[in-house]
Amino acid sequence: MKIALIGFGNAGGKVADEVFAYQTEVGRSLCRSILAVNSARVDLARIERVPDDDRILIGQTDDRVKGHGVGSDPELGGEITRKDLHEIERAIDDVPIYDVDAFLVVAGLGGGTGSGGAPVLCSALRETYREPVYGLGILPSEEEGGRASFNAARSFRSFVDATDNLVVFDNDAWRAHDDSVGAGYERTNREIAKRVETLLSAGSVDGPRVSENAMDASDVRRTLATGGIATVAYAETDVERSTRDSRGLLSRFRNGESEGETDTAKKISGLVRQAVQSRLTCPADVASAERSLIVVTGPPEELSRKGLESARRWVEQRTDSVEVLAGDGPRPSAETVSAVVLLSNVTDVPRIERLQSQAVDAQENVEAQAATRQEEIQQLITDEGGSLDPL
Ligand SMILES: Nc1nc2c(ncn2[C@@H]2O[C@H](COP(=O)(O)OP(=O)(O)OP(=O)(O)O)[C@@H](O)[C@H]2O)c(=O)[nH]1
Repeated sequence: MKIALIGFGNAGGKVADEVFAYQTEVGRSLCRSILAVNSARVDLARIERVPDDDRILIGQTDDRVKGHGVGSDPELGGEITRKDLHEIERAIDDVPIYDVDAFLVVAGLGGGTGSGGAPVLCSALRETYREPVYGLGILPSEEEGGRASFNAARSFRSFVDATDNLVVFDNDAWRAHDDSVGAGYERTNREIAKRVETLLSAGSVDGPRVSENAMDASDVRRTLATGGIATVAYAETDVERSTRDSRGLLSRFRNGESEGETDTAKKISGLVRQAVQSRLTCPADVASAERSLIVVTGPPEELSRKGLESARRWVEQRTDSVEVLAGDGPRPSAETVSAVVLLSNVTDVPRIERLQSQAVDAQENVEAQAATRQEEIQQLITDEGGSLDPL
């Protein structure tokens, strides 16, 4: 599946950059174009791989912004995006849409530029293009405090409404206690990139062999056509080349099926189970997913139709989904076998409820503070007996 990738705001730009870097490493080009949109000049300059012409600075002419960001104000982020939409659209005009199956707009929801701007852009894209528009929304860690949660909870609603599906990544679930903020983001951005790239490899042909279990972009689109939000499961394992080579030579046939084939099938179905049972991009009850899609990539000899089918049946039971699609994407030169499971329209997501209640608390605090602030200022600037007159 080929996409037009747009990173909005600082987190969006960094994650888009990492997805681009990862696809270059694995030798694919599934992101047909990449754009970074931001209101802060320094953040745009820090991005490494997006070509200069594809970095768009919005809000430059606005006195409150002037290239310095919107200071975590999503209203302002939305406003300058609306005002400068024509500039973003002009850059998108250069995207080879005929060669793109969908748009993917990435943004961190705790700040102002991405949380306010990404939903505005997504609505505009949906009005103009027939291709589906997906979002990748990053939830702030609870440690970032009430303001970030408040922004995220509000943006989350608009982002879901403005997209065909919002894939959610929860920074809180991925925070490691010993990480510095920067190192933590580098690590999590890499994890996001692996998942996005493996998912996109559904329907892409890498090398001369077309898989007998090939999927195409319409399978991903169908899975995401539910609307709502999606979460992604992932696991990978190294290819043990020496084991594989010796297995190729020594495989004994039992009941017409080689031992090697049975091992490979077990390995694939085990890897898919491991993925679903490990950390999701956003923790959710997998049983609440409406549709699911499994993609396994790796060297062709490590892939197995039987393994995939058994994984598919297992996911079907586990999720209670009416539809579970499964396919693989052979990558002859890969050194790992990777399994990604997309769980679409999950509805039992306690993290979102927590985010919303933290946001409501934050809103109440702000209102309570605003109500007493004027009085407190008066108390501060007036002496206790009120005997001093101002100049
Ligand atoms: N996973 C991940 N999350 C990030 C990263 N950088 C920031 N975030 C998250 O994204 C949220 C929004 O931050 P930014 O992207 O810097 O904000 P912005 O959209 O540029 O908006 P302003 O800075 O207010 O103009 C933060 O609250 C963090 O939760 C990153 O590199 N990776």
